[in-house]
Amino acid sequence: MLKAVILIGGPQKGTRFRPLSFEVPKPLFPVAGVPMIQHHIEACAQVPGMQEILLIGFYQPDEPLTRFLEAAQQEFNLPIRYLQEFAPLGTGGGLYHFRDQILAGGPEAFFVLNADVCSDFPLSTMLDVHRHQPHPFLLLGTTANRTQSLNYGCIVENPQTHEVLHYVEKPSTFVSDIINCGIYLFSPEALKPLRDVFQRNQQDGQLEDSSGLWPGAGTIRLEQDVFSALAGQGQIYVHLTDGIWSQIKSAGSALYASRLYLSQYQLTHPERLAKHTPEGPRIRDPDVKSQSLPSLNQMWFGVFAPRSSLLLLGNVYIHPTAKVAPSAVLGPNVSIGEGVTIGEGVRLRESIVLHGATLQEHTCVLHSIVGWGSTVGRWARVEGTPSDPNPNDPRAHMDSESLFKDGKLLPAITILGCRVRIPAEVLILNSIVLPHKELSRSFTNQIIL
Ligand SMILES: Nc1nc2c(ncn2[C@@H]2O[C@H](COP(=O)(O)OP(=O)(O)O[C@H]3O[C@H](CO)[C@@H](O)[C@H](O)[C@@H]3O)[C@@H](O)[C@H]2O)c(=O)[nH]1
Repeated sequence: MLKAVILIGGPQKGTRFRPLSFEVPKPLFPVAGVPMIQHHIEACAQVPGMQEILLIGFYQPDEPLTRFLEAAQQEFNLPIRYLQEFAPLGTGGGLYHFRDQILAGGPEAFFVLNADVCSDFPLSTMLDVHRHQPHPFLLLGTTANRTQSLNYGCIVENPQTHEVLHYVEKPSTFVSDIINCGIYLFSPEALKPLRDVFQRNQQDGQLEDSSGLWPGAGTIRLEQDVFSALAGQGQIYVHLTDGIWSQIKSAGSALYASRLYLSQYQLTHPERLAKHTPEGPRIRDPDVKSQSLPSLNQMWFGVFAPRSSLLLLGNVYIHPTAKVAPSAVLGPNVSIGEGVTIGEGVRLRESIVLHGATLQEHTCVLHSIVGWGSTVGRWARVEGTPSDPNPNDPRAHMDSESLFKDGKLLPAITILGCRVRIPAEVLILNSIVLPHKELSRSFTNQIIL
């Protein structure tokens, strides 16, 4: 019997996700038409023997989260529960705090997944690896280029045995091109080292409490306190994947992740992809060359799907309740949410349009996210600049995307927060518009507060 834990964090994290995280908790932000963590849950539910999925975080359980959990339990016919930390306990503290719940029923092993990653989640393969040679910790790893590897946990492995010999979290100089994907398979023994860290922290915490410097004795950093400390002791192993993988830290990376998942739907959920019909709307075939998919993904599709199948469908998700005019042209990489209205002659590509938004006739929306209930007036153009990984580097990932460089706002995707109103015939370029703004003119390269 198996279980899975999804680390969903809490409200003060995810600041690079603003203004989108104002409306729903980041783990529920729709990526390729479904909440971000639904992709995790779907992958877990497919592993034979999965008994329970636990979400651990420090969000107050609000209505969207409760509704999501109820719907997911029904859809996947599995217990899916939210366990709330009393304070942010770090990536390992919640696992230790809720150890009794995790180990209840005696699981053979449990998966631990960071919520803010997009992946094809090769969980069954990880399970095979674990069953073949059980160890307390199995990490999923992928490769990154030298510069970008510094933004992740870096792993030095023994290439023959795949034992993790050395682990450094976000090093300041190059350590290894193998990075931690934030996807793990732990055996129940993995909780013992967490207990040791907890007890050590308790003692140190008692010493330091009086100075007020101690962040919280229950906090455990899985990466530094456990992986770095135990590397080279025969307890941690890595399984390398060349499947799709990306972090979802910012709105730009959510759009990129949406593209990866929409492409993956051709194999996993073809029914979720809109098909071009004579009655319209016109679903634009993705032009593989100009789409600049990173070669990692091209490799992946090369292995699993004939390239021709990429050309048949336009990688567009349309919620069944959305109203799309027949003359609209959509795709590639477009997700249209619940109750959205798309007018005649609209052109939409590389964009996410959220719940209840309206794009009036002949608007053009490119590389943008249109927030819940926003309206874009007719003939307006909303456009952003993609910050996709370098397509010529097979090991490239999204950059960590700070908004500013040398005091200047960097060109990035355009984001309209919720209930923004864009008038007719204006241009909104490379801008972030905060919720509830009613604009009256064009804007370029601005954050509109
Ligand atoms: N429950 C809970 N979850 C947390 C907490 N802090 C973070 N998380 C969750 O843990 C995951 C990791 O978050 P970060 O702490 O922001 O780490 P990171 O910068 O994303 O780096 C981690 O992930 C990378 C892969 O995406 C790894 O490369 C890296 O080594 C590390 O594990 C996210 O899903 C986040 O929501 C906490 O206090 N409590």
